[in-house]
Amino acid sequence: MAILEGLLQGSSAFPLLVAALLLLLAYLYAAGNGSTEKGKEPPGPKRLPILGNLLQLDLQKPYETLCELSKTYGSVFTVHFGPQKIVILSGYKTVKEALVSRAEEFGDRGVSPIFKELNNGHGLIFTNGDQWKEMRRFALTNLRDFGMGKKSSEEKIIEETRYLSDVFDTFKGKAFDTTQPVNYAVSNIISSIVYGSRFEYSDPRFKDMVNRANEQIRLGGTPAIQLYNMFPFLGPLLKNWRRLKSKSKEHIEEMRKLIKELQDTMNPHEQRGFVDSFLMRKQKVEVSVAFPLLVAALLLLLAYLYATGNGSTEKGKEPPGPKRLPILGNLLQLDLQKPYETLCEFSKKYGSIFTVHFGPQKMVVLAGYKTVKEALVSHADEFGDRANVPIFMDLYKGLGIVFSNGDNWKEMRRFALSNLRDFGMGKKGSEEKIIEETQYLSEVFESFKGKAFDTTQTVNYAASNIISSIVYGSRFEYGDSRFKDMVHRANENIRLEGSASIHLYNMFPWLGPVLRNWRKLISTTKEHFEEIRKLIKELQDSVNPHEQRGLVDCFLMRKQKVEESGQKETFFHQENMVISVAHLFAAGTDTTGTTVRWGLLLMAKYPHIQDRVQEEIDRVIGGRQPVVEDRKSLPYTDAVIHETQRFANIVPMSLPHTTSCDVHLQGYFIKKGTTVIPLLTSVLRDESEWAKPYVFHPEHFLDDQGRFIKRDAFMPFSAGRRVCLGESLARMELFLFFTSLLQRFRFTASPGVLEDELDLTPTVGLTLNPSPHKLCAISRI
Ligand code: HEM
Repeated sequence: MAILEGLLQGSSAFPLLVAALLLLLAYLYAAGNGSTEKGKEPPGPKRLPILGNLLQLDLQKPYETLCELSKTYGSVFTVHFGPQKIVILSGYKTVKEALVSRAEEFGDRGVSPIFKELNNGHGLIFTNGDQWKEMRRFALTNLRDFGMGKKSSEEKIIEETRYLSDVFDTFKGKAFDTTQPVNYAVSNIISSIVYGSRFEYSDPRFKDMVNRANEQIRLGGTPAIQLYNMFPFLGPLLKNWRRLKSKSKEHIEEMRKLIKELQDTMNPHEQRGFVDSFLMRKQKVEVSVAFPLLVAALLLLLAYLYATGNGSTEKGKEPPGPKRLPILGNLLQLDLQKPYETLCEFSKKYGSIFTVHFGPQKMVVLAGYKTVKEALVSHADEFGDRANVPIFMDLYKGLGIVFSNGDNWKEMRRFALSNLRDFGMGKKGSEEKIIEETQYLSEVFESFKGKAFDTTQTVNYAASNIISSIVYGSRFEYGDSRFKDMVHRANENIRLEGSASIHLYNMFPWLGPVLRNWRKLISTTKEHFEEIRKLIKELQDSVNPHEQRGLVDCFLMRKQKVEESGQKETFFHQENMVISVAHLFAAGTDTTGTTVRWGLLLMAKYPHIQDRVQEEIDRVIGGRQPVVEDRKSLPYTDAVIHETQRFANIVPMSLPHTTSCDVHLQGYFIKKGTTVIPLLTSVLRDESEWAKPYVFHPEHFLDDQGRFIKRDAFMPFSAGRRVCLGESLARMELFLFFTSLLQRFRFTASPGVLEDELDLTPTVGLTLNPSPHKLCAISRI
């Protein structure tokens, strides 16, 4: 322990207290027998609780102790550096077997606390995953381009040996310390690859840099820093830790200056070294605010020379559309709060296929039942791809289900569909789940005892629990704060994704960093993915190969199978799982919850319709639990649910599609890769299809005899290749939630609010939600 005392300088009572507490806890700590369900763990010396094998290790030369230990415990053994378990590989055969034959499994970097702290997840040596891959690949190609393995580095080294020899010569055979000149020579080789030139040995800045780099390496291996890696809370008490941090800060500062100098003298036609090519690459991907503003100014200038174009190409006439401004397109004519309304207006003037420019981005809008159906159904393949929308590319990187294309989309959609079927959709299983959930939901409604309350959260929780139990294998309690956060985040993201500023971002992505909603969306999505990763990890830790609880279990098993088979190219990887789960969770929560809430609001607004629904439910079902089978005996209720979906129009512009090839539609030419908006609002309110398109009128779905009739123009789930994947689940949920709630409760406006005053104006996001309101749920039983 003497070494400990030496290391803890300026110790105060606090760490001693912590240490005492930890030692106390130690008695409650069982060392474990080194066996897990999955097999025997490598043997190793007996350890103390918390301290592990610390007292057996010579922290000045830990490698020596480890060599000694390998004589007793073999070539694979376990050592505890403090509380941290480390497996040691020793001897040629074992090291080779692990690092070469099982390169994948042993290929990740174990990043110790000090390196985590100093590198912040950046760089090459102390990173993993895509960050590491990209940086390593980039460094390797640059090392090759700027010398490694080529004549030029041979030349550089030969040149450097001359400088080095000159220094050696100056000592005229007298004894001298070789450290500095040799270090300077070696450093100059990598410097000329990285920075593009060597330094003079006498250059004080260079000398400082080399000395600092060496000093950091020395400090990184000292006992104090090893101790810090075991017990990071000791950091501030360790002199070497403080020193290492300040050296590293100085070093990074110096490098920044050097890079800045290179940046200031950069010539795009001649890359001097690694830094130059990094800067060029960075410049390419980074859309700084100043640069695009400059470009925008330039473009505005050019705009005066710009002819609007007559909408004709060699291949045919393009769909007509309103005159546009250069760059801004039709931005000034669009109501970004409700773009679907403007588009419906345009369709009256320009017909059912027209062109609109969202900023510089050309989009073709399909309006009205006939046209949308013709495109999405009769030309399903041509109109079946998802558009590359900047915000969705940022967030989902072409992975998952909703915003992916090609084989990734096909595999993920197929997998999700078969799992939704296996775990419930369209089957008895989900009917039971939904019925169970209506009971929880009713209990919450009951608890308000007829007083007015906001239905948003509970209804969303109920809807979310259905998709959660299919995806994760179990529902959550409504009071579970983690679940509440997840639902809130998913809904908030959907709201933000449809906000005016995100529409603006999609037109001018360089605006991103100055848009609050964009920053917010990026950060909530990151948190959301983090939480999903944790949930998946928990499921992974408790997975039972003989019982698959939900879609995540199946994905994990599939992923494992692929990994075991050694197959490299696969869609069944972690990120695809996380993003697919996020998509199902969001798509399955907001949409159904919102529609149920529209239904309840409409019932409160139109009590005479509610009367008829309740009369039918009472007459046909009475007091027993409604089941899916009852739908055909409840034509009026069914019509009200359908009319709710039509009237609420919750996904007004569907999700954007793109043409997968050049297409001719109704005499117009649409180029491959054009973004296409199937304007579902115009289908659900198509004046040639609906008797009273703008009125809540359940009779739209009833014949003269009061029987339910299907309507072709009922397209709230869209149509064709991209039709909503959860349609049958959603329809089952809507029916069971709606009938169960209407059976048990009478819905009315808050006391003092007249039915007429209940506002049906939606709040707009990617989906249309009822404006904030409260309802009373008065028990009927
Ligand atoms: C009332 C409820 C719902 C409505 C109105 C609705 C509507 C839609 C619409 C309009 C689309 C876009 C289709 C297109 O691109 O043309 C869509 C896609 C999608 N929906 Fe739904 N949805 C609902 C419920 C659900 C549920 C419960 C799930 C969960 C399983 C779900 C999962 C999805 C997925 C994964 C997609 C993307 C499909 C793809 O790109 O291939 N939806 N939905």
